[in-house]
Amino acid sequence: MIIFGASGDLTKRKLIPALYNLYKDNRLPEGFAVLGIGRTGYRDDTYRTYIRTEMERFVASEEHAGGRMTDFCNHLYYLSLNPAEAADYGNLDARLRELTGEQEPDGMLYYLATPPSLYGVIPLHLKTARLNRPHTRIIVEKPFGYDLESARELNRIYASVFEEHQIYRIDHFLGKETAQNILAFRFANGIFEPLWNRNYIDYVEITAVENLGIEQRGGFYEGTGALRDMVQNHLIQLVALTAMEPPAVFNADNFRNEVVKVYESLSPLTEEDLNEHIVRGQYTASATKPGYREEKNVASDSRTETYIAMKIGIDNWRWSGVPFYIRTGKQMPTKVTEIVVHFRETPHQMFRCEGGHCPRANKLILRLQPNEGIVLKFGMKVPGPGFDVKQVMMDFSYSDLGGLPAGDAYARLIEDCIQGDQTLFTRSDAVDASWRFFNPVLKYWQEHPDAPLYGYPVGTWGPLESEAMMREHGAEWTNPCKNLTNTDEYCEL
Ligand SMILES: NC(=O)C1=CN([C@@H]2O[C@H](COP(=O)(O)OP(=O)(O)OC[C@H]3O[C@@H](n4cnc5c(N)ncnc54)[C@H](OP(=O)(O)O)[C@@H]3O)[C@@H](O)[C@H]2O)C=CC1
Ligand SMILES: O=C1O[C@H](COP(=O)(O)O)[C@@H](O)[C@H](O)[C@H]1O
Repeated sequence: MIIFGASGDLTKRKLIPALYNLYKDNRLPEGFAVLGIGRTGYRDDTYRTYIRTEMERFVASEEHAGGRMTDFCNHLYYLSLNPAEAADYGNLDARLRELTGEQEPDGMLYYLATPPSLYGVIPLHLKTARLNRPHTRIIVEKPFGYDLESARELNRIYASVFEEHQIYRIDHFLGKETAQNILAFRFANGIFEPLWNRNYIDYVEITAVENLGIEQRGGFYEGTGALRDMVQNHLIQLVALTAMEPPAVFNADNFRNEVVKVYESLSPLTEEDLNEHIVRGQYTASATKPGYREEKNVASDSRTETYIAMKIGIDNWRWSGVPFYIRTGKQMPTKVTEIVVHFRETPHQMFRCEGGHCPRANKLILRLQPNEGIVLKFGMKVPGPGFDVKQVMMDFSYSDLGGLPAGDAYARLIEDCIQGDQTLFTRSDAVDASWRFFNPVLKYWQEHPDAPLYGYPVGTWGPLESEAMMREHGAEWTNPCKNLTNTDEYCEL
């Protein structure tokens, strides 16, 4: 495995811990080698020291004590080169031959964890150096493209260097156990699917918010924003998992065909949608924390959105008329990713409700993180005289199954790639369809520099305008409590 960007943040925080988890579970091929690439002048030994030191922050301390970390690090190598320079790839070729002992090494897995500006350059240089061998695979990080045009250009470049079956466009949300479980929940149970349509579902909310800011990634985030960083990829994948039809046979082609069908059914955004059904925001300072514009490497007059809420529709038999409200934001009160399915109200309410508050609709909450689980809210009679009804919860928590397996989304996805399973990776037509849908938003913002960008103080749930957008449908956001340590404490502010 050759990691471009091996001195970077993603490599140390996600890729190496994922590889280590696979290694200690004996899930990596015997004799595997990881070759880090970067301009930073490490050698094999200094890179191993760097990784060992970094791992102390990301891997539990007992792992180090157990000694397997040292064994693992002995599989790491490093080659200092500039991935933007075609001339440097001769050194890569030589190093690969040395490490594999083969004249024409094949079966490599390239991982592109560099800034996105290099995603088009590296494959072309690999091709020139004839390192795009028939059994190589390439994982490329998100964002895949900056807009529709650049995504198409990238797709063209990749198709000129590799076959589609060699290309793995990663979206780590799909590697999350809980995201995959949406499919099991829907398609391995007989009782939910008959209700899973416009006849019974009123609206759907998808939330992926964080209580952190942009951390040290100001330079990257300034040119990106929440739409490109989270919505065009992660959130729309969650829409697809929630809305897709069941594939007849579960395999990579069938699954990805269904994803594309959802994207192609998204109602094209009208002028009215662009004006009224998209709310973008930017966090502003609180008493203790800086606002976005005060962050390092961010312009003091930046108009980059750190929050976005949108109403989207799906024009097909199952979902026509059911709004999907999606939102993501930095510096929110808590970190939570969840899907809330609101079922239609009972046609008539004959009972009194405890406290006068009468929720007549069932609500299903698929919590992807944290405290992963599923909650169904429904009305029950309050014990005692009369017929008062209150909402209670039936819940499943992954902790009841002994918790989630060690390792995270990246371990799952890297292992899938090693095994040649593309199911959880984004296909070229899905990238295209998703960008076709979102491109008008970018264009609209570009053409309307004064389109509203609402401030929201750090630690709040985003601009109030996003509440107003939902009120049109008689809907409201489900804002979970800050303390998400126990499903029993599930509550709404
Ligand atoms: N960090 C994260 O949490 C996530 C990141 N991603 C994606 O993964 C990719 C990598 O992210 P991250 O690790 O944060 O990125 P970094 O900014 O940390 O960059 C990774 C490495 O790329 C090299 N690099 C930077 N600029 C250049 C350049 N101009 N020319 C050549 N090499 C350069 C640097 O290594 P050197 O100086 O040694 O060459 C750097 O260490 C990004 O595309 C990001 O969108 C996706 C999901 C999450
Ligand atoms: O891809 C990204 O995702 C993270 C959020 O991922 P999670 O698995 O921690 O929920 C986000 O912070 C980052 O900005 C984005 O690039």
